[in-house]
Amino acid sequence: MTTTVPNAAIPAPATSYQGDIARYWDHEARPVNLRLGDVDGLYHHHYGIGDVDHAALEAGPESEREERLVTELHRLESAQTDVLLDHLGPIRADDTLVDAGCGRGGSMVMAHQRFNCTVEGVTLSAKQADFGNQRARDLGIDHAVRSRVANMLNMPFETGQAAASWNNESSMYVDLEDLFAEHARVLAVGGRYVTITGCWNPVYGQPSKWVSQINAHFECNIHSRREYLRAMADNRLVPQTIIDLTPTTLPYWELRATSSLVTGIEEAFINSYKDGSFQYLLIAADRV
Ligand SMILES: C[S@@+](CC[C@H](N)C(=O)[O-])C[C@H]1O[C@@H](n2cnc3c(N)ncnc32)[C@H](O)[C@@H]1O
Ligand SMILES: CC(C)=CCC/C(C)=C/COP(=O)(O)OP(=O)(O)O
Ligand SMILES: [Mg+2]
Repeated sequence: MTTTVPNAAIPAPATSYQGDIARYWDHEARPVNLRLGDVDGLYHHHYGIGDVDHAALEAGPESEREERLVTELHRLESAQTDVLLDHLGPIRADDTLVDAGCGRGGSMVMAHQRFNCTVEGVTLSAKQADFGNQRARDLGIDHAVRSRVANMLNMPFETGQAAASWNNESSMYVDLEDLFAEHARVLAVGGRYVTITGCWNPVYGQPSKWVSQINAHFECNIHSRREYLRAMADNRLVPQTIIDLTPTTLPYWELRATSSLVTGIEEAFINSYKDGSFQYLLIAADRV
């Protein structure tokens, strides 16, 4: 006889919206994410940066071009994580890092491989947390890399526990004042916070129709650049570096738009990046 033990450790979502987002990610299985992750076992739910290696793409038989394209898109995704990790500052092996909205855990694995430290992640999705923990077990790093089902606005970490923390394309699901108050709580004074995010550009005026389309597609709420800076200033997070990654993410989108893995959202990203209404930003801030 098979018995099913309910997982009593999974907390109820704090709001109905969070319940919807948990269900969204529990059911997500887009080939554009799983096939890219299968390349080397690093599963990301974020986009890519850097120049496309056209020589690598065109080298070899036409019948294998799609495979090379998948490898190339995935290389650009991991390059994005590398740039985020570059901005965490000096991290020691006895430090703890926090990944807020960790997805399937690709960034956490890369952080551990680079710094040999502890990496704790939270996601609303039990499927994602299970997936990330299974990957950590497969790699023999589950003593140091752990995903939990938890709300990034109320993280299961001690005050001042983290040497650094980040949001990699996950801050558009929460109120920024609440989010940065929570990062400021879990970060040690002198710790580093980094986000890579898509934000609407106040210079454009208001969210464009493309930004509204991206919000509807992912059930998220993209904030403006101004909101990020204001909410950081309100919560003891002082920007040290701001990089506009928009020009370096466009090659990823233009390559993806030519692939068989398109999801239909490519046009909205390309058009909004090109008309200036939307920006892909990295912000690194010191916790003071
Ligand atoms: C687009 S994915 C990004 C995943 C990951 N950061 C990456 O780069 O692969 C967004 C993630 O944010 C998480 N998320 C959204 N709202 C959250 C919340 N309130 N608390 C914790 N995680 C949340 C989702 O569960 C999902 O894992
Ligand atoms: C930059 C912005 C606005 C991001 C919104 C958050 C989001 C859904 C990121 C990518 O996830 P994914 O990798 O699951 O998406 P896709 O399936 O399109 O690759
Ligand atoms: Mg993706």
